[in-house]
Amino acid sequence: MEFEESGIGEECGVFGCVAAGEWPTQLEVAQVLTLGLVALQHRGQESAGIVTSNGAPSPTYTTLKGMGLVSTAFSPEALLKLRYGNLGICHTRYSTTGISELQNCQPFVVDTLHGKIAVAHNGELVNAHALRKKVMRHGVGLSTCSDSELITQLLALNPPMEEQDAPDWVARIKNLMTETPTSYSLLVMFKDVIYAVRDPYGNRPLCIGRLVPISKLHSPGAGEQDTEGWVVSSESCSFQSIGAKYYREVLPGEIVQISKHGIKSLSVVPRPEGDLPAFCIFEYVYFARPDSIFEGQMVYTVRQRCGRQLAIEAPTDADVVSTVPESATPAALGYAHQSGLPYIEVLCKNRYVGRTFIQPNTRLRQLGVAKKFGALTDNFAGKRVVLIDDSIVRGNTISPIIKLLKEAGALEVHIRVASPPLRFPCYMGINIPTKEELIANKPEFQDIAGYIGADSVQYLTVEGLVSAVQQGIASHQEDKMISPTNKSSKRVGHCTACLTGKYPVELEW
Ligand SMILES: O=P(O)(O)OC[C@H]1O[C@H](OP(=O)(O)OP(=O)(O)O)[C@H](O)[C@@H]1O
Ligand SMILES: NC(=O)CC[C@H](N)C(=O)O
Ligand code: SF4
Ligand SMILES: [Mg+2]
Repeated sequence: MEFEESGIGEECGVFGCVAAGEWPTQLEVAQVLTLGLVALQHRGQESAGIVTSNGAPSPTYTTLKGMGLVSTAFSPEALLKLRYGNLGICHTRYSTTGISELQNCQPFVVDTLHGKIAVAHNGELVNAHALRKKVMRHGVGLSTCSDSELITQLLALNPPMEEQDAPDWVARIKNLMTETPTSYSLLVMFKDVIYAVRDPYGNRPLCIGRLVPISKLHSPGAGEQDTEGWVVSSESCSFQSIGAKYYREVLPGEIVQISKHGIKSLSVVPRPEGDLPAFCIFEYVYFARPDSIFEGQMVYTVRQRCGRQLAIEAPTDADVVSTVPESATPAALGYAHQSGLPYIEVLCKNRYVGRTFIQPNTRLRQLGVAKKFGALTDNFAGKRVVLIDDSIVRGNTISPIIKLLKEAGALEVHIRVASPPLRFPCYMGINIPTKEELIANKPEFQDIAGYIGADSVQYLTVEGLVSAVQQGIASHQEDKMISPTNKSSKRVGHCTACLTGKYPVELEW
């Protein structure tokens, strides 16, 4: 069986909810969790899991896990089992460590000396291999190959400092952070609270929202007393679908406690002296939903800015600008706006053809991209087209599209890419094809235009991308939090390792 592959793998989505006030409340936590997770579906489609707790001193945890999309992983009958939950966490997975099967599904739940914990993880531990051995040397048995199970077991271990009668979760989480620098955004549920944690580099996103009555959702007057619950999510796009107001981001290195009483920042673990944050720049380029907010700016706006920057760096003598739907559209609009050329659509995408479409025979294989895209011929026949894509990975998408457009009457097709060439693997939660598979590492890249059949090809520079991302970071949240008096300290930084080969931490291999 053959698979058609395009792009780079997604990641995972984590989501949590705690009902505010005295329990039980009117809030249907299980419904909020399910809808929140559906809104993060673009981050992983392999499997999904939900764990709820009634939050009692000896709590009952209810766990549901299944393969596939959220809509197929849980039946309505199964979801009913979650109805007594006052808080819960959930996860949608794109595997990076440990294969895609039920036993690697998250959240992981283990019993500890003090009771059960449930853990949901987005990211990939850069030192998973060594850490695995270390944990096993402590006599801990691991039942899967997942690095998220490893995190769960590390949290279950007693921290080096003595605990009194109750577990010291801040000490345990800090202990985890000293064992592994990145990459993780975590939700840890214990009894009646959720700990929201971001690694000190802030490599993966995590933000907090506040559930308010729908009637007050858009009114500025919804005060703390109106809070129906707290939610925490990989991306804020999920807040819109559950009626939550964006509250704030979890900062790099921060441990936030979320309970029925509200939000409490317990600690911010610093990075080694001189190290900048390393939020994944590809969240902006491609992964995240465009309506999500990172670092105080909407992803859509950043993509538009990348398109504008691209038009400055790589102008084109052409008639129209267009997009490779869907994720490149804001960049194409930005390019059109900056260049003054009209924006038109040249392709119609069938959104129901999965990215792993099975190609059972030669005829279908020869059809290639036509299974996924149809040409809107009337819009561009006889014209010179600038076509914007957000990224070229293997080149599987772009070359057949160029052929399609030319066969349908485009006079010229110029490719402009709203990110720099991808050359290096990612060890922080993203499945990037091997170096050899990346088109930018192939000998043919010397004449990429000829190779993919374009009239010209130009990419955004690394500097251009970084500046398009960073110029919109209005208030440097971490500065305010850590050093309110020293706002000039440079605390903005992004991981660009797949473009530059400069990883945020030293890798062990
Ligand atoms: O060079 P390739 O290996 O073909 O990968 C690059 C393409 O993959 C991604 O799109 P995707 O097909 O995931 O769809 P989307 O733009 O609708 O998200 C990306 O936006 C590029 O278009
Ligand atoms: N993409 C991710 O964030 C994956 C999380 C974890 N490494 C897993 O494979 O389950
Ligand atoms: S290497 Fe690339 S994909 Fe991986 S975290 Fe860094 S920017 Fe993101
Ligand atoms: Mg695309």
